[in-house]
Amino acid sequence: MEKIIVRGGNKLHGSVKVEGAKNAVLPVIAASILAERGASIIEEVPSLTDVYTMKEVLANLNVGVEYENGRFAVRADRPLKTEAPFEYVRKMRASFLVMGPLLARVGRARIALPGGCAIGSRPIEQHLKGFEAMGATVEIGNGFIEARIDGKLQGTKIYLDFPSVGATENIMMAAVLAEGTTIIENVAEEPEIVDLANYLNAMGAKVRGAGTGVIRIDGVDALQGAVHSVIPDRIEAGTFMVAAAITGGNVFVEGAIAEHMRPLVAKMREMGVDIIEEEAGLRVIGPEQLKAVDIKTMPHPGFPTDMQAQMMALLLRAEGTSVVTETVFENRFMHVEEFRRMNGNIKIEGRSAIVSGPTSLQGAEVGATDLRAGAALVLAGLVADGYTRVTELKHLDRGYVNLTEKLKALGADIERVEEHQENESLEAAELI
Ligand SMILES: CC(=O)N[C@H]1[C@@H](OP(=O)(O)OP(=O)(O)OC[C@H]2O[C@@H](n3ccc(=O)[nH]c3=O)[C@H](O)[C@@H]2O)O[C@H](CO)[C@@H](O)[C@@H]1O
Ligand SMILES: C=C(OP(=O)(O)O)C(=O)O
Repeated sequence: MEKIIVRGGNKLHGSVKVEGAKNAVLPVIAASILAERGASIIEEVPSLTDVYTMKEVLANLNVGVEYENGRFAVRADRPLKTEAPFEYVRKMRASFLVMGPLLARVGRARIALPGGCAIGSRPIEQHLKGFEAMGATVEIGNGFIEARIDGKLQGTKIYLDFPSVGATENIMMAAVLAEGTTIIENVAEEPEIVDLANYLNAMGAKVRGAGTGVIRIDGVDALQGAVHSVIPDRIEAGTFMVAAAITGGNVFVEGAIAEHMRPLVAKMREMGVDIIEEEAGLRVIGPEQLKAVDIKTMPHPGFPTDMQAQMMALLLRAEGTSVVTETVFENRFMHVEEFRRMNGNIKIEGRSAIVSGPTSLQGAEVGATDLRAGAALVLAGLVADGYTRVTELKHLDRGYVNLTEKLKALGADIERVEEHQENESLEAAELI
């Protein structure tokens, strides 16, 4: 088993480059199934385990996929298979995003039920409601969801009960080949939705309104492969911004797009962090003393739930009491228990966590209960007294490329080691 070992105390300095966005690339890869001729070339693809899982999902559907040097080539012109088994969906819920494209292309999809995960139950009834409104029949049984349509999906009006990112994407991908016009209301407005719409339009689709609350899609007969470069990862960028701020460092986050990160930038500025918007990215300079602020996660353009845990690490170091309210996921406070192991003073009241700071964080052995919790614990470790050991790194590898190496290049005292190497490295540091 691998661990990240970090010794707190170093201020971070220098420049770090942001990867392509995980949450943009996964739907874009799924959408490439829609092209009945021509290859799609997707660029800026981050080397994440989620990307490799998506590659396997497509290969299993008889789609030709090659991935080399950040470039993903997809050909979906062979007869497609229609089943995505549990072994993929279990590893990554975004596998379910192939349902919309398969329904649109071949009128059938059988995908294992995603089930819950550490951050909540995560149902998918809004996706299914959209497919049914377009004429598909949906059956659930034996751990699978099967959707079918005889002939083409029919354009219609769909109102989402909640602006679900995945449902917006899945329904959009189904609607691009539907007969007539589909209007989806109360949709997610995240930058990743806009990126997907741009890719679909490059393939020949007619999608308008992405980035607003209503998306209108005029169905077309067929799509072809296209070249697309994925947007930078605003959550990875945000994680490095917190790393700079928490250590009182000065870091240039190359590729960060301020427009995608308004709520985070605003909240960090309220905390006293200096953020300078430059053409190629954001420079983040941490203050001597951080100020407490309240955070409430919301769909975009609200504060992103995927930055909640990392922000909590920063709030632990702020002067005063902060209230963090999680409204998107029902159970996204698993990191609180781990922060407490590091001496964090946090109380949970319903959907809110009350953080009292500033805390003198102490190094401890902690588990990355989910992807962003893992990142948050590493961030806390950067300023904790002594050594923090973060385990269960498989979650972290779903969403961060070379996190340890990138932090080390910025001056952090951090290593990723196999369990058996740990004693050797501690011996080398003359700790035992
Ligand atoms: C691969 C990807 O892009 N993942 C992101 C995506 O996840 P994902 O697309 O799964 O998130 P959603 O926006 O769909 O989910 C948000 C909330 O809506 C609920 N819900 C969703 C669909 C549905 O049919 N019924 C329902 O109740 C979910 O349980 C959750 O509580 O958006 C989340 C919210 O910004 C991010 O945290 C994830 O990083
Ligand atoms: C929750 C996340 O991702 P996923 O939806 O892929 O689990 C995340 O990126 O923080």
